[in-house]
Parts: sequence; structure tokens; C-alpha cells
Amino acid sequence: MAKLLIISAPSGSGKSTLIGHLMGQVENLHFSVSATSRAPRGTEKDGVEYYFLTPEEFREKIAKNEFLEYCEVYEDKFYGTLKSEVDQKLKKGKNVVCDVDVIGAENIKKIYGKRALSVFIAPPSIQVLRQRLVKRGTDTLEVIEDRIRRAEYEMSFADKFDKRIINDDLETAKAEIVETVVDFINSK
Ligand SMILES: Nc1ncnc2c1ncn2[C@@H]1O[C@H](COP(=O)(O)OP(=O)(O)OP(=O)(O)O)[C@@H](O)[C@H]1O
Ligand SMILES: Nc1nc2c(ncn2[C@@H]2O[C@H](COP(=O)(O)O)[C@@H](O)[C@H]2O)c(=O)[nH]1
Repeated sequence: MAKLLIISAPSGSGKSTLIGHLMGQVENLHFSVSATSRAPRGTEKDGVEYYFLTPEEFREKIAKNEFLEYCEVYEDKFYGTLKSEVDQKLKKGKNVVCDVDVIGAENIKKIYGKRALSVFIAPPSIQVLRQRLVKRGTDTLEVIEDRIRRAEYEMSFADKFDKRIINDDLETAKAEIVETVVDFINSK
């Protein structure tokens, strides 16, 4: 039976970096492209990192019951997992990875139970997290401070996840996530 992997982390903890690595290492693992009403960042492309929608388009999909879950992560910025991205892939025998916030992770885990593994990726500290976001250079200082505030709240959810990985040394974290995911996919 195909499995679902749910990954959450405070912004800047390295979740996209680790998911990118996983996709290159684990066969038959497919990314669930979420919808969002935030603007594309850097080199992000519609349909690759996200489906970029206007708030009106997002609300239309809510009304049509197209989301497995959705939420307003930052003010006026909606994010949602489309049923079509998860259910159709699972039905075809594809393992799926979702990148969602901590509330989305709880909601998806409730729906899929043992078929899903929730993984929380934590930064070594809030100070290191801020440094990574500043160095990444994709957000204004105001946006970074907003993300740091939310990070402190998100860290309090870590214990609710099936597995926690601290992304301090990147190579160690990469090895740990690959091992975790391969074990889960191969489990009965
Ligand atoms: N272990 C690490 N050591 C040092 N830098 C890292 C490490 N992991 C990731 N980074 C860098 O930190 C920055 C944030 O990583 P990344 O974009 O993967 O985070 P994210 O959790 O996906 O953030 P967001 O949710 O905002 O998209 C990137 O510039 C990335 O190259
Ligand atoms: N509940 C959901 N959260 C999601 C989804 N897609 C992404 N996210 C989370 O939003 C924040 C911000 O993401 P960013 O790309 O703007 O940095 C982050 O925590 C993501 O995990 C979703 O479909 N549902």
C-alpha cells in the first residue's frame, strides 16, 4: 500500500532542502504540490513548488471542497493540500510527501492514521534559524521576523509528531531523513 509522508518545520529549518534530497534518493516518492495565495518567491514556478492562486481562486476551491486541509498560515496567506494531489497519487501506488504547517500535519495525520508518518524538522536554535533566513536572502527583514515569531509557536508542536529530526549538520540530517522514510515505506 502506498504511504504518505507529512513534513513540517519552522520556515528556514531546511525542509525544502531535505525534501529535495529525499526526492532524489527515494524511488517512487512524489511531491504533493500545495495551493497558496502568497506570491512566488525567487525562482518558484507555478505547478512546481506551489499552484499560485489569487485569494478569490483559493476561496473558490474551498467552496468546491477541493482541499484535504487548508489554513491561513500568515495574514491573508492561504495554503492548502489539494485532494487531487494526494488521493489520486496514492490510488496509483505512488508514495506522497506533503510539506505543510503544524496544524495541517495534525489534520492530515488524523485522516490517514498509520498510513502516514509525520516528521518534524527542527533548527538547532532560533538564532541559527534567523541566520539561515537572512543568508537565504529571499525575504525582507519584516517577513523574517514574522516567520521567527511563528517558529517559536511551531516548535511547541514538535512532540506531537511521529519523528523529530534536528537539522544541524546537513549531511547528518539528510542521512537521517532518508533512513526514516525508507524504513517507513518498507514497513507493513
Ligand atoms: N543544515 C544546514 N546548515 C546550513 N544551512 C542550511 C542547512 N539546511 C538548510 N540550510 C539553508 O538554510 C536556508 C533555509 O533552508 P530551506 O529553504 O530548505 O528551508 P525551509 O524550511 O524549506 O524554509 P521555507 O519554509 O521558508 O521554505 C537555505 O538557504 C538552505 O540552503
Ligand atoms: N497547512 C498547510 N501548510 C502548508 C501547505 N503548503 C505549505 N504550507 C506551510 O506554509 C508555511 C509557509 O510556507 P512558505 O513556502 O511560504 O515558506 C510552511 O510552514 C509550509 O510548510 C499546505 O498545503 N497546507
